[in-house]
Amino acid sequence: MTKTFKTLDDFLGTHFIYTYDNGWEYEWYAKNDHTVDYRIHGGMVAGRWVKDQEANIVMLVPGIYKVAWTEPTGTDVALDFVPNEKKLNGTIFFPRWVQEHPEITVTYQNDHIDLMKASREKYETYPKLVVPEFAHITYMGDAGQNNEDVISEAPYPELPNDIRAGKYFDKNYKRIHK
Ligand SMILES: C=Cc1ccc(O)cc1
Repeated sequence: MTKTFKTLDDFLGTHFIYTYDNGWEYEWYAKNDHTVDYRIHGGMVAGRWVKDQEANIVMLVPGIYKVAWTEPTGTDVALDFVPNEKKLNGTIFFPRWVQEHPEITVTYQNDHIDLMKASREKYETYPKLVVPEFAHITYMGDAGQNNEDVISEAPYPELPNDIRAGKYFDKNYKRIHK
């Protein structure tokens, strides 16, 4: 993708893959002006994936975007995207229980919302684990808004490479191997 990001509309519908400086690899999609989907490929909760997370998404100044949300697990996330520089800064605020039992969250969360809510009551919240990191964007795709094919299956090890190699989406940004 070669476009220059200027407006909020330039950002909405964009699909990203990026690697944090701590090595954690994430895939994230600005589905529309209040919704995000994502998949986690590397790090403490690799294997987790989520659709239709409500989020606050704003443009701070032309080409710089802030996204923030709170999850059913109690995890809070704040991301600042600077796509024209292929970078972002993210801070994840993990409740203690996610650090102690990450395996509970490593799933397709949408099918297990009740388990996330029960776990956040059952286990400890504090002290939280705060993870502030810069990330380098390794892929950007213009998926269009509300495209259900972007994040539509569990992560597998070669998935980010398949996307970067152009093997995963057709010219209409539909998944090729269904
Ligand atoms: C916990 C979710 C999450 C999603 C994307 C990201 O960059 C950081 C955290």
